[in-house]
Amino acid sequence: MRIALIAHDGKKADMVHFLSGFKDRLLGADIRLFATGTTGSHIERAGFEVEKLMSGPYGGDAQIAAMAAEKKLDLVIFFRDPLDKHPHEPDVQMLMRICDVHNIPLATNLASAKLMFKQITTDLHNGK
Ligand SMILES: O=C(CO)COP(=O)(O)O
Repeated sequence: MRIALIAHDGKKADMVHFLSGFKDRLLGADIRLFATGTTGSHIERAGFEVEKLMSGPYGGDAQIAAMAAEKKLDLVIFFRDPLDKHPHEPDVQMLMRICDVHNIPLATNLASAKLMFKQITTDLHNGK
């Protein structure tokens, strides 16, 4: 299971808190984590192994989108900050569009991400 993790600055703490809540289930599972650069640094500091791409505004969102288009991702969790402006908004929209085009599950808020992670970690532990 290959999971991409992205969080805007106002949501990075939420991302770390969210992942930490699943730490026990994630560490033993067959899961590879990918993240945009700064998000990935936060995730690493929380004790997870993660493959870091470029920072979002410098092309990281576009790299994640390319992975999604090439079917190299199974899930994207993107905690967007809807109350902030982003210079790379076109890349953000592109990533979400690509996920829809290729039917990649995409969670853009905490509640959705929790539902998906509960299902995925349960499935993995049941050998599905
Ligand atoms: O900008 C982002 C998502 O659009 C995230 O990028 P960083 O993880 O590098 O902050």
